[in-house]
Amino acid sequence: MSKVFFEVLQKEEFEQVVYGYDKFSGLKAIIAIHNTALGPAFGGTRMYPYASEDDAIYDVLRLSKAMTYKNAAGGINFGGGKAIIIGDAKKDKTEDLLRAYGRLIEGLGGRFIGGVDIGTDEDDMVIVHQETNNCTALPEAYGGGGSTSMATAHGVYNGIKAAADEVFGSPSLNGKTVSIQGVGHIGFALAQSLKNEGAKVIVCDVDPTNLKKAQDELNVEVVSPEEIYDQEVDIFAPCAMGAILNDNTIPRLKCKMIAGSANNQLKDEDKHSKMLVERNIVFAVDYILSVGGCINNSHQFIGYNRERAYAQVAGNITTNIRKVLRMSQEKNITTVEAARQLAEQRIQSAINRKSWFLNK
Ligand SMILES: NC(=O)c1ccc[n+]([C@@H]2O[C@H](COP(=O)([O-])OP(=O)(O)OC[C@H]3O[C@@H](n4cnc5c(N)ncnc54)[C@H](O)[C@@H]3O)[C@@H](O)[C@H]2O)c1
Repeated sequence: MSKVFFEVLQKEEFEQVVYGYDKFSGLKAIIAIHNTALGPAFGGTRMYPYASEDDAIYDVLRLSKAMTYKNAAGGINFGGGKAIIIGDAKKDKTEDLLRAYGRLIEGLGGRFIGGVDIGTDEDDMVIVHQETNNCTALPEAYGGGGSTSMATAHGVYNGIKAAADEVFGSPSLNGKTVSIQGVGHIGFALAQSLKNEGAKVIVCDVDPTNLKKAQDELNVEVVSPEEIYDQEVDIFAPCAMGAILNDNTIPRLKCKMIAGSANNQLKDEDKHSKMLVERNIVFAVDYILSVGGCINNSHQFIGYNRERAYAQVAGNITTNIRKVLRMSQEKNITTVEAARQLAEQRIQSAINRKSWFLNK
């Protein structure tokens, strides 16, 4: 088992994986640190009742590596990491458990900074913070960046405008038609910004409450979750689940651009990014657009100021999506490959800076 596990760590170049157990609170947590070339590993805390330990370790490794690329491409000085807590957030989350998790982070001496993800929220971080300063996503009243989702939505909207400028020749979304899959925290905020700008918005959701809210408050057009793929639109914004761009859905798409917040939208990065190119559909890479929450949270460590943080969210994402789309054109590579190169260049620059210093 251990030999096999080290092979996995070696192949994907993980630095460290830490298991934490606390008898008193029942905490079972895993923290994976993928890469710290740019700074401390920075990633959310997912609390989920994984069916098996294998499922949990698979998820935390996959997610922590993705954070390395997301933070690097996003232009912040943090590496990639992720934490999972095995358990049902509705039943098993207690103050003792969160504090034990905080002590686990504290024991890593600053190599990992934990934020929120599925199953954890800003209020949980207030409790974690009682044990460690190495946590983020605190409410603004506690010196943190407040709602991670709102910052993410701000970045996605600005990223879509920059991508529209590259693809359609204007950042204006007035008169454009945009379909949104999922009107939860981000999809709703995005729909609101788009409607305010004069776009036509078509939405779907599997949750009737969220759908009704969007319909009542934003006057958007509604289609069924299955019909969302068939809409003739300028932009399709996936803001719900991963792996929704696949062999079955891509041939149905009638959009010119895909730009949304959902993580890992392509089922198979290589194959499905090429399928989109063949259909002249521009893929505005998900993690380039959805890094706003991380950028916003990083401002906690320099003294949080919302105006400055939101300006950096919009600025970095605008610059990076333009870079990715142009690099893809100039080098004749997919946008996914361009985003990967952008992230790897930043990581390599950090490594070069350190070796220059050491070699002096
Ligand atoms: N919240 C953040 O800061 C953040 C950051 C980066 C990426 N993301 C990703 O963005 C996406 C949206 O995040 P969120 O915070 O708005 O989540 P959310 O849970 O608030 O909203 C997701 C919405 O999608 C709906 N949905 C689920 N399955 C669906 C389906 N098959 N068809 C249509 N709708 C469906 C849900 O009912 C819900 O209304 C997620 O993939 C998330 O991982 C979020």
